[in-house]
Order: sequence, then C-alpha cells, then structure tokens
Amino acid sequence: MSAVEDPQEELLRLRSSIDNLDAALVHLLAERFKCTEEVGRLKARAGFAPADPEREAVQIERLRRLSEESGLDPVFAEKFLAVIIAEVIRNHETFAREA
Ligand SMILES: C=C(O[C@@H]1C=C(C(=O)O)C=C[C@H]1O)C(=O)O
Repeated sequence: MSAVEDPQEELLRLRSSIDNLDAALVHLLAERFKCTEEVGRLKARAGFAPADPEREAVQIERLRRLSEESGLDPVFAEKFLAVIIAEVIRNHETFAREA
C-alpha cells in the first residue's frame, strides 16, 4: 500500500503539517504579544487608554475581508481576534496600574 493509500500514513503526514503550522502560530502570536507589550508600555507612559475600540473596529473589518478571501470562517476569525485583543487589553491595564 502506498503512503497515499494508507490512511495511517496519510494521517501522520497531515499531523506533521499541523504540528508545523501550530509552531508557526505560536511564534506569530509570541511576536504579536511582544509588539503589543511595547504598545501597552508606551500607552501607560503617555497616559493613553488601554483599549482603542475604533482601531479594533478597523481591524475586525479588515480581518473579515481577509478571512472571506482566504476561505476562513470570518465569524471564527473575529472570535479568535477578540480573545487575543481581550488578553492584550488586560495586559495594558496592568501596565497602566504599574505606571
Ligand atoms: C495594541 C493596541 O491596544 C489594544 C489592542 C489591540 C490589538 O491587540 O490589536 C488593538 C486595539 C487596542 O484595543 C493598540 O491600540 O494598537
């Protein structure tokens, strides 16, 4: 049985790609949180509010468009971004309290 015909082989091949993609996602998220930490510290120094709903509205609109173009469920993409942004704002509030 060839690798393509053997479901066990095919499952291993696909899971190997999933593991690579998960690693990429973790690295991308780590870089994003490094950037947002800098933003949070800058906002705390400058006395800016931790959250910026106008900026978030622009990001959500853009993400919805990108999701539709790339075949990702835009509702899921929006939920995913909301979880990330909520965590970022929590971090920014901590920086503001420490300032
Ligand atoms: C990072 C920022 O702070 C908050 C977090 C955002 C994000 O994670 O993308 C976007 C807007 C803000 O509510 C920012 O203002 O750019």
